[in-house]
Amino acid sequence: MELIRNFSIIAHIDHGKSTLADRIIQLCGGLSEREMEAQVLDNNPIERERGITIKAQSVSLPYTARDGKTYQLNFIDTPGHVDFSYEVSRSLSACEGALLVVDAAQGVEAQSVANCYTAIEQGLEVIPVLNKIDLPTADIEKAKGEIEAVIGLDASDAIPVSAKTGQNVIEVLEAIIHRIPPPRPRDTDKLQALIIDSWFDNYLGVVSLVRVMQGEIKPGDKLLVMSTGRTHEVGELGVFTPKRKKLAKLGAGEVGWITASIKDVHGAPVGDTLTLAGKPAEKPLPGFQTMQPRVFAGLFPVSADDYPALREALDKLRLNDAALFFEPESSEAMGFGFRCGFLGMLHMEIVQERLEREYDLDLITTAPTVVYEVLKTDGTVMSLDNPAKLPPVPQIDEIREPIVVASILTPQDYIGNIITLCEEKRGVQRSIQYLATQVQITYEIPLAEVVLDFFDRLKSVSRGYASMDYHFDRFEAGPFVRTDVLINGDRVDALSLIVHRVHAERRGRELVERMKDLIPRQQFDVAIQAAIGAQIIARSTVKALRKNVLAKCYGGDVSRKKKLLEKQKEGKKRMKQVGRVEIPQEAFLAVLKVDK
Ligand SMILES: Nc1nc2c(ncn2[C@@H]2O[C@H](COP(=O)(O)OP(=O)(O)OP(=O)(O)O)[C@@H](O)[C@H]2O)c(=O)[nH]1
Repeated sequence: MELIRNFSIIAHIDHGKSTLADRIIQLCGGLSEREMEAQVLDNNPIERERGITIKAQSVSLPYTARDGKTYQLNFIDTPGHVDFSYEVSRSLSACEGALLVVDAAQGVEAQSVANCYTAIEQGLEVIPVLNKIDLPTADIEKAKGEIEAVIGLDASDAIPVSAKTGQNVIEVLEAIIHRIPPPRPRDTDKLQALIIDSWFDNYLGVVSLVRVMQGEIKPGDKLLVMSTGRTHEVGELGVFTPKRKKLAKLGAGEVGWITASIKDVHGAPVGDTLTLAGKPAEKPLPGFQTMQPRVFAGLFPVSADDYPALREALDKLRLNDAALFFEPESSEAMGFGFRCGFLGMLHMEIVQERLEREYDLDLITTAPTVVYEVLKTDGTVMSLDNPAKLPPVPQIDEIREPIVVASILTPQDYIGNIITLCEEKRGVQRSIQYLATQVQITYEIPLAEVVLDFFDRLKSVSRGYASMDYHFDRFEAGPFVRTDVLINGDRVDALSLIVHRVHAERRGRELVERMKDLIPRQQFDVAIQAAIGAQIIARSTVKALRKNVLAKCYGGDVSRKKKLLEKQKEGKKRMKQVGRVEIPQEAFLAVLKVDK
């Protein structure tokens, strides 16, 4: 154990985590120059995704240090996006240390601050690394000042590097072995292994990435999954180098993969503890918080025939994605589909893209909504993930929405703009702190406002300089109503949304106006209305027009005609027939694009 070092890299997106990791792998001889290039130059998206999958797990590298000893460095990757911050804490709990990578030209960003606190709370040694010092705009002293002022971490011995040129990266390796402690033995002699991640592999079945805390695992061992009480026999095990390498055992302090003929990822729950069935540990390791889907949306196949295929695809995706939730949903307007729960908007986009690309499904996604709590007059509390399911008004005592605490880091110039934005989003200010060259603004904001277009707006009002991180805080009651959309007099349940009373009319008007531009003209007038209960709050009309795409072609060019027709067919794919009207995907998401 003395020669093992387990570490993670904490970095904001684009600060150079992957580049630094690649350099470290290269320096330790994990991949040859040619293989590195193959990885970097590979432009096939699926292959690239595989590359990412490898990186998303762990790499075990031998490093012969200046002291002449060969150390085993285990690098456990963490995703950088705010949607996946729970994954960061689970990767960190398998490590004794972390590198905090800060782009020396950009400075500290909010996401890294939150993750860095998680690391410090978990007792990790954090080594600050200032990257991109080859850039003329890099300012090492300023970046150091920010790390100290914003995070409160001593940055005097931060390591300046260029992951791109490789300059000084060897110093990072030396710091890892000298500053990060080796794994500590635990006060038990029984096996305790933490499941960091589990995924489904087409050849191996369920593979789990584990950190052995105490004891050792060998093929053939009977393992007990402590939360489920089930036992499984270990098939194979080993480490990633980053190629998958089989080994005869995984010992205390090590991080590696195991297979144990487990049917799906729920059989090897992330955060669970594995022990030996014949000689079990007294108690499990502290696990992780379970993930709660925060954003829900309906997914409907464009063609009803695709419903079974969609179910199958979701089942398969869930094998690898324990955070994905779904249950059948039927909508008057949309037919049969699924109500799906996601960690956030990025997670939702990834799932939708995979369903369309890997499973060749044409889908309509309805507007995402957060989960509300509804206190009913009979005293029960229901959790509402679908506005269409809101009980009738007389049965409702109060509707509560989720509130998050958002922490924003920005250069001083943009404070005014950001405060205006937060106030507009119904935010309540908690604090403003001036830290070196940046300002930390903390607001309580309804999650519903954050998932709309908050990130994009924040970036645009700060010219890309502000960054933010948020976490769930509480549910809070407010004057909410359901706005319905009627197309030619019929309510389209999939378009209903819960809105704050004060914003309801403006949102309704904007929505109706936007939908007017998105719904193609048909052979008859289409009336679009927004209503609260029986009261119509806005209305617009898509005028009838007979659309004839060929009219533009003046007869002559046959191939051009064919192209146009094909294009029109393509465009049709993502339309859903609702009553007599065809509604395109964009119209279902129009609610996301409201200006204010
Ligand atoms: N000039 C310079 N550019 C760098 C350096 N390190 C990384 N980059 C560039 O910065 C960009 C982001 O680097 P990545 O390694 O992909 O960053 P990341 O943090 O892994 O980003 P995500 O994978 O999106 O989280 C890339 O265009 C890199 O080429 C460096 O030391 N100097």
